Amino acid sequence: MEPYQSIGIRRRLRRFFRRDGRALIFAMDHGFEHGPTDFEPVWEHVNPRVIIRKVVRAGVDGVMMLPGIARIAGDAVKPTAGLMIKLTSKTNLRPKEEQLLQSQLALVEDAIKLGADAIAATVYWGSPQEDVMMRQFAEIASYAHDLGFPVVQFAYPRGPYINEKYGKKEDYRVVMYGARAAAESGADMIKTYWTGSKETFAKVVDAAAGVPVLLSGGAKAENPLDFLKVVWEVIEAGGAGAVVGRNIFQRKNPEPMIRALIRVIHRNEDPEEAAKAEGLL
Ligand SMILES: O=C(COP(=O)(O)O)[C@@H](O)[C@H](O)[C@H](O)COP(=O)(O)O
Repeated sequence: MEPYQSIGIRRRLRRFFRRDGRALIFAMDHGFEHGPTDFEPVWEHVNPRVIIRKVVRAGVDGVMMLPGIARIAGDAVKPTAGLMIKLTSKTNLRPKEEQLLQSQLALVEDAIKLGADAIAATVYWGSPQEDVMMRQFAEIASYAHDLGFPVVQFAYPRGPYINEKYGKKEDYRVVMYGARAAAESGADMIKTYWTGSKETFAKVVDAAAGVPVLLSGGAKAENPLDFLKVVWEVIEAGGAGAVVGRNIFQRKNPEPMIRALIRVIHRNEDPEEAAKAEGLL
């Protein structure tokens, strides 16, 4: 008979992934990680209840947030969407070279009390502080798994050594390495950078050895079609969807973008057709 924990992990993962094994997850940790200036393009979205209501109504599969936002607005995430609570973070206020560490803000128990369906943590692979984040992730994963909760790793290669050796953190060789390290450290879902092409992202997906890999959205694209094309390539490469923040909340009306993303991710629609159908072009 299957252990209780693995049944719990599988059931909770299904709150994010549809039958096609893909998901569109809304990201809402920017007020802390980047600062509230990220909301200036559409200031009303600095209120998590306002934007979360909109994205859930438009049909996202999940919402990711830090514990404090879950206290303020977690109840706006209706049961149609999974709630992912991220336990680690850093501010943008420290000097750049000291931003290579994420600290733990709350405990696995706190996320569970707040109603989390999945628990997330970041590891900056290649950072001089890699060891701290690896241990942090291992402790979170071990305890969460014990209680039947899936664990998501934001697997971001980052740091001076990465820059020196590979030129940029989006080089597919390091993104692939980070995804592999995430899979080998026990992640049930991986969020990582776009590598610039379908072919290289497919290698990242292969390296994750069956653990679903989702795109980390990135800065808002001026032309929505450009972003939809990236997401389409992620899906073509075998990616399991996207975790998107700015390309959604920096739009006054985020709903058409969400619906277009759902078309691309879940219906395999051509990005141009999807954008036209939602009035984005
Ligand atoms: O991972 C994050 C920060 O990454 P970063 O340090 O900006 O590379 C998050 O704040 C976001 O959840 C993630 O970037 C997804 O949001 P968008 O990039 O789509 O805005």
